[in-house]
Amino acid sequence: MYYYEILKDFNFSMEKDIESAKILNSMIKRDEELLKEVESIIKDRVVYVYGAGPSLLRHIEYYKHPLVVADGACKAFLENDIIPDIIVSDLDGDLNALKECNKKGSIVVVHAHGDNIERIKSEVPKLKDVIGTHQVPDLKLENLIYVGGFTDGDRACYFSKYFGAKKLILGGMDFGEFITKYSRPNLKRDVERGDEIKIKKLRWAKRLIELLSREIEIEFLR
Ligand SMILES: Nc1ncnc2c1ncn2[C@@H]1O[C@H](COP(=O)(O)OP(=O)(O)OP(=O)(O)O)[C@@H](O)[C@H]1O
Ligand SMILES: Nc1nc2c(c(=O)[nH]1)N=C(CO)CN2
Ligand SMILES: [Mg+2]
Repeated sequence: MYYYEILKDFNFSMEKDIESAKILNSMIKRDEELLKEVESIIKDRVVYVYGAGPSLLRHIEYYKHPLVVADGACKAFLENDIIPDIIVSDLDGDLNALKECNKKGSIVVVHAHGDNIERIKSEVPKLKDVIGTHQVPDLKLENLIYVGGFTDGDRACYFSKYFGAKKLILGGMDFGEFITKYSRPNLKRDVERGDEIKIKKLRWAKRLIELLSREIEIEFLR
């Protein structure tokens, strides 16, 4: 299972991932109606999933609903007056954009991991329509779901597959070595080379989407 490989590769702590998941689990209630709504948005549909790579702005014009967006990529949509149906986030992107989209109707899928515990504690109470995810495969918690995946972008794809998408069309999913201010709000330029950890995360994202493409048709916008 790739999770254990990721733990080793990044030296993450499974104990911290579990601690974070338990904290999020204690802060939200499993919302059956919201889960049904997500299913009705995604099931048997061609789902557009966007990441925050350099091609994001070029790809925005091709978007259709249902629209699932990774974290800070929601800011680019908001700037174009487009409200994503669903935002998949570990709460490390532009929180103002995420909160505004949430107020205007985006469902937020908040991911618990060992390095976002403080963000979960401070930001989840400010959100409505939250679905919680965690990343420890064998962990069962009543208020969270496990969909697989790792980074916000590939997890958005796994989330869509989990809820029965027929096909995925991906925008802003460049992977590679370059990142944008939608991914890192404090960049000086619009696009810069990511640090080694970010580049390694993007390699995992690419690998996990390749793995998922064995189970569901995935097309990349060009
Ligand atoms: N070149 C790219 N730069 C940034 N994000 C990309 C790129 N290509 C694909 N993506 C996807 O867009 C998502 C944007 O989300 P975000 O920048 O918040 O990352 P993240 O998963 O939270 O990782 P990190 O912990 O490094 O912030 C990434 O998770 C990634 O899967
Ligand atoms: N423990 C831990 N887990 C993660 C991390 C991270 O930095 N630490 N980053 C992720 C990217 O969205 C996903 N999962
Ligand atoms: Mg993020």
